[in-house]
Amino acid sequence: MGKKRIYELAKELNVSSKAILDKAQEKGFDVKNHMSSLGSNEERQLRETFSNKGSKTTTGNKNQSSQAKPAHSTQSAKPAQNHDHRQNTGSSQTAHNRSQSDSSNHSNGQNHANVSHSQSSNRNQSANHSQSTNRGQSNNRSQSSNNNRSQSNNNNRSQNSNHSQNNGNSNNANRGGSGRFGGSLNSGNGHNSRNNRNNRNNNRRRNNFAKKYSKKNQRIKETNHQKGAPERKNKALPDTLVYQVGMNAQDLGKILHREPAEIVKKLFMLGVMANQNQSLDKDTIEILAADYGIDAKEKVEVDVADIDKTFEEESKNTDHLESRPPVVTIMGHVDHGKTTLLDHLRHSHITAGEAGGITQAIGAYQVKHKSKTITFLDTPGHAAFTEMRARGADITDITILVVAADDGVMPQTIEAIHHAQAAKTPIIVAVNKIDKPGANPNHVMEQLTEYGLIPEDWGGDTIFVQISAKFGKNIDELLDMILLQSEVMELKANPQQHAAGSVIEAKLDQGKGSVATLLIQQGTMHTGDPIVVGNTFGKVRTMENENGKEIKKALPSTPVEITGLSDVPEAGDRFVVFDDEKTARAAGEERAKNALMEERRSKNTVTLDNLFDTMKEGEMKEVDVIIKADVQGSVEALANSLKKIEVEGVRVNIIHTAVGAINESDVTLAEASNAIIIGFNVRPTPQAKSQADQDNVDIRLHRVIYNAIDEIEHAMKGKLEPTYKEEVIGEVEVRDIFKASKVGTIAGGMVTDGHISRDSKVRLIRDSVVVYEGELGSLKRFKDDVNDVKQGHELGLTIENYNDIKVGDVIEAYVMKEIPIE
Ligand SMILES: Nc1nc2c(ncn2[C@@H]2O[C@H](COP(=O)(O)OP(=O)(O)OP(=O)(O)O)[C@@H](O)[C@H]2O)c(=O)[nH]1
Repeated sequence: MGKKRIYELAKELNVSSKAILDKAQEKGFDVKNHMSSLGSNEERQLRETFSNKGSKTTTGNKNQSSQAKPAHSTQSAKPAQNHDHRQNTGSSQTAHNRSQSDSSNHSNGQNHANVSHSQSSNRNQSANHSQSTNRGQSNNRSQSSNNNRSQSNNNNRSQNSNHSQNNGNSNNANRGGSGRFGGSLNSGNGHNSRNNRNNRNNNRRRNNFAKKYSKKNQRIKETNHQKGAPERKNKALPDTLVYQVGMNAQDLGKILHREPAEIVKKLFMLGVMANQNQSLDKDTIEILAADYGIDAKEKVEVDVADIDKTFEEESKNTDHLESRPPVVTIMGHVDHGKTTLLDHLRHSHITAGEAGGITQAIGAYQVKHKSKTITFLDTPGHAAFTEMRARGADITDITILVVAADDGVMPQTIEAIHHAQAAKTPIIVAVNKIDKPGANPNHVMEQLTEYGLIPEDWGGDTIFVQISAKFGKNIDELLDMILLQSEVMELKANPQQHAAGSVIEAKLDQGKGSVATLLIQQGTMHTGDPIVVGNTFGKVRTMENENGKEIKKALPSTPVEITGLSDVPEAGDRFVVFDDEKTARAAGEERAKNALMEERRSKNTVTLDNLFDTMKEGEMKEVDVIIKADVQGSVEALANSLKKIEVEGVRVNIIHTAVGAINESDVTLAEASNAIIIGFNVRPTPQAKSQADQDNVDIRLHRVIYNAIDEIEHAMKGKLEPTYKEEVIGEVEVRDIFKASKVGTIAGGMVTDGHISRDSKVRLIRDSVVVYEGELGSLKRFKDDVNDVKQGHELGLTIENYNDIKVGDVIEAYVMKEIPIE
């Protein structure tokens, strides 16, 4: 049987999920929302709690009142968790009652020493009090400590149905006797004899459990009594202290619903000197929990900063899946009509009732068609699409490829196809401008077959729709096809969980601060949600839909514009809603710090230099390659040869080929797909070059096809030799010679140009002729070894394995530098 979720239990017990959730959190269970699952023990505890609640009216158990509202004293009661606790509780109650009924009972003395609990008895037994206190505590030290112990249990986790009557009575007595709320002390007396019997049995068990802490407890309680500690309105303790190592008294106080000072005091009594802010170790926390009479459980630390993981987990959640609208991106060649199509859709199919209400464009919008919703990303072009992918956000479900019927397949059409195919999104072809005189839709269809886009009529599986974006022809048919495709894809999300998704765009607004357009991919987002977005964090202060209308919640596939973030995130960043603001802040700050320390992109870019290692790590089965060349013939020749290379089951996968210079789009695609770009007789544009440098994209330029193939093959076999270039860094003029028997010839001189470093290579030049090349043996300033000597400074040096240095020689220092991409 699977674990029960909160909402399921709620349904079963016929109470609200929130009530269960609150109770579970109060008990310290690790649950986040109604979807959280419960362990069997946790489930049982909750069942007991709620079935007790349910029986309130019939049993008349007075426990319930302590359950229903916060306890008024340290005796605050909470339903017991297990058998042992019940026993403890029962006994403690009985011990208590006994003190009321039996004036000669030594426990009176102990009651006297006890905290407010004992006041209930004391009032009733004022006559007994002095007698009983005289009955030496020393005789009954262990007895009294047991009772103390049990009282602490009693205080914290008392009644259950088994002894509910007793408890009800004794509690009543406790409360009544406290003097704060009045009430009769006698109300419980009728059950005392039964309590006494229980008590005797249970005392024995208690003995063992409590022995360890008894003396300390006794001391604490005595101290409290002496001071006449006022009763505090403490909330009930949780049944389990769920802690993390390193928590301090303040943290624990929050979980235990106790003042930090009380925790510090307790620790002190347990022999641990710590202030409220000092971190505590595992043992101390566990002892503390035991002293409170509750279990302790270490919380497994989750890396809150790893929002990608959280995002993945949220995405994988298969509960409560409901259909969600498809997210569509429009791509195509320049001027083929992408913007016209987007505009047409935006104006003709916006949500009913909101017509004319468009106040702003937020990078995405939704259209209604046949009472279904479709989300369009309002950023036409594959560059934006691939940039998002490069940042890890695969948010597009369907790509609309717009091809003008009068122009046919053009370079950016092909790029768009490759970008969409690399992202593995299905393509619907919109053959546009069919109204134009020169339109030839069939020709477009024919051309596209070359790229694997074959119409259904011709035996393929690509949907083609012939449209006129300008005149709105067949737009409804296109929307039909989008809905059909999305139905096939069974796009689903769980609206019942925390929201998670991606940033579409973000900016800094002078008035509003950071403004981000987010696409919700999972869950439902609410205003006020604590959120981490990329490396920023905050709380969703305001949320608007694409028409600038304030909304309070947003479902999956909805684009929203939010404010309230600490900084401006980047397009493609992921966001995740957290349980609480503190964790969101911690995660956001951690992420910002990590981002500073580590350049995200340099981590996993594949270059020919690291190709072999990456392959060895088993991360790759295919080496993605983009080929750009001067003529189509070279593109094909190179592509065919590369495809034939096969090394250890890894093969070359050509994701894009084209004629022309290597452009920014190529680099973006390479980065998003972890591909290597090969340029044959072409060069990168300056922008592409700087983007490639920035993104660590490997561009290899060749003039001979054989070299290109050779290089890739060598890289795949791990035999690629890096190429180095010599760089002269400085010159030294030799002005003196010293001979030392142990070290050989020492040259004294001056750096006349640049500098010389300890690890530089040297070349000895005499009368413009190189007489020796080698390594430095030592480099000194006066008597000290140094790493570097700059121009204008004197030095002493030796050359490794070479002594024939003469005054007037010039020593050239140089280093070998790896050649960067041209
Ligand atoms: N006749 C006709 N013209 C169209 C149609 N669709 C677009 N156009 C025209 O084609 C031109 C280019 O359209 P855009 O929508 O700007 O094309 P685009 O693909 O967004 O272009 P870029 O944003 O530059 O990439 C405009 O003058 C449009 O009016 C159509 O269906 N029929």
